[in-house]
Amino acid sequence: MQSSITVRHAVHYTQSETMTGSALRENFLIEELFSAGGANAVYTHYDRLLLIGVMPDRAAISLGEDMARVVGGEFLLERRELGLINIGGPGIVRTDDAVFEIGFQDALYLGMGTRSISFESADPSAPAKFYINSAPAHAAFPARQIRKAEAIELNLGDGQTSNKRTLYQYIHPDVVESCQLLMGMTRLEPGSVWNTMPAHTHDRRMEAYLYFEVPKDAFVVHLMGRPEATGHLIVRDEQAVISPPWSVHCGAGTSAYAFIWSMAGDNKSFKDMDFVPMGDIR
Ligand SMILES: O=C(O)C(=O)C[C@H](O)C(=O)CO
Ligand SMILES: [Zn+2]
Repeated sequence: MQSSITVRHAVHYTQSETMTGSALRENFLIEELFSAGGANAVYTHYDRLLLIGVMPDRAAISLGEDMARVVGGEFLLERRELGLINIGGPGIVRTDDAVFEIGFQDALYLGMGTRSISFESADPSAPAKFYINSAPAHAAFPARQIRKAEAIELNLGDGQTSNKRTLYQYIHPDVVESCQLLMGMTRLEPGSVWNTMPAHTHDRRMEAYLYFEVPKDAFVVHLMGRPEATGHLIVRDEQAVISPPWSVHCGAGTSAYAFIWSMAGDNKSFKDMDFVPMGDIR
């Protein structure tokens, strides 16, 4: 099984504003989360969010001792909670006392105290791709599967401004109880390419984006940085971006695409955003 665990340190914006493009990529872009039969994890010091891509083939994959070691616990969710969305074929998640069948674009929330977690693909020729986020927790909330139809659906943007999109809130206070994790998905309409416009920051929470369904040879130009000093990352299919609390997080693709956003930090108020006047973006 090919697996990796890497650590990303927090960066002050004064440092990020002196970085070359490749240094920005090293610090804020995750190029490979999904590898066949493996689990790849990135532990970021921004709100200690853990991003993991699990893609089982024939054998089940467990999040075992190596993950527990990274968080300094006896097991991964000893003092953490976890959310996931499957962006691949049908998959199965087994926990201490339950089995969840997770279809394409379905989500699962697992609470603090869940000891054993393993992942399988229902059909190894169409492997599941579990995109997982885990954050520190202070209370144990029950596990809950959230199918796409159960997520809150918001229709945003306009074709005239090339940002018509549908946003789905899966792990959100009106859907499922969590300690600090928020998680959802945004899908651009064909012909629309801009996400998250007007841009915003939220100094109270960090955010991560996993871009997917980016066609081969297409890419997303993801804008990051303070609004008055943005830089960019060229992002390909199934790559993730770590967005610090001080950073805008928005982008334009060379075609339509989808992405999973997740947040951890001081509040769970999705609407807590500091919008940036368009004229202030530099
Ligand atoms: O399309 C959007 O707008 C988003 O997906 C916004 C993100 O969810 C976000 O940045 C929430 O803070
Ligand atoms: Zn945001």
